Amino acid sequence: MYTVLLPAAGSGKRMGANQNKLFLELRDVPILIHTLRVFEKDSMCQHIVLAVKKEEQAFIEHLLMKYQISKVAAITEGGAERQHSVYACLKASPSRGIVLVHDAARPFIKQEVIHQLVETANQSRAAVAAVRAKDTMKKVENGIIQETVNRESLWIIQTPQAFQFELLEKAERLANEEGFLGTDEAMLVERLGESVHIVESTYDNVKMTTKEDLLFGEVILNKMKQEEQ
Ligand SMILES: Nc1ccn([C@@H]2O[C@H](COP(=O)(O)OP(=O)(O)OP(=O)(O)O)[C@@H](O)[C@H]2O)c(=O)n1
Ligand SMILES: C[C@](O)(CO)[C@H](O)COP(=O)(O)O
Repeated sequence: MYTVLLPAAGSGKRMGANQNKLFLELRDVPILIHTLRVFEKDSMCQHIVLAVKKEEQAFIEHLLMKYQISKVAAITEGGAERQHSVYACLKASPSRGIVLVHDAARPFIKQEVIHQLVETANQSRAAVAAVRAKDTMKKVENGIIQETVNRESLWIIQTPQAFQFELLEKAERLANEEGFLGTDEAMLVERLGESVHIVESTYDNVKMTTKEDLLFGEVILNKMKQEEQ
């Protein structure tokens, strides 16, 4: 069993919509609801904790009612940065054990990957979803290539990221006390000298970040619906 922490308090600046991008719809359903449905359907998911903007809480509660999402155990106020929103979720979590951090903006995560992450975190305390880099990777400074990096050791990191509760709590607390800001939770845990394990995920677990992602999102969702039939 696990609890999922869903940061949903972003601004969606790169999406360029006039609203939180999580309210944009794919096949007539808000992105946020697509993500919530994955965890609502997963019998291993015990609780969902959401971080939201204060001014959006009432609308989100309305969406939860409308789409019959029942596993949300706590809604807390998000922070200025994603990391702060995740920490707020952690503090509001009603349960310990294994916690999964997942971007509310990644609606296509597969249940098999979630379960593999939970199993790995149960054994090894920390595991993140990732895919292998498949393009040629180069380090560039001032527009000039410095070196070609061997991609055999490069992975593109996604969410979910699964941790034993106490480990993530310590990593978040120290990062916040020391003013360290990471772009994911694994970075905070790596700072403690802990091993973070990779679980191979899928390339379609894309984050809805820019407008083009909405086009990919529609295609991925159509394919998933066809496979379900
Ligand atoms: N202060 C923040 C920033 C982000 N997020 C959440 O973290 C996830 C991943 O963040 P990102 O894709 O960067 O979302 P935004 O911050 O909304 O986008 P942008 O950076 O383009 O403004 C999203 O579900 C977003 O809602 C959050 O809860 N609190
Ligand atoms: C956590 C994350 O989704 C892993 O890929 C990513 O680092 C979030 O970063 P962003 O700068 O908010 O897109």
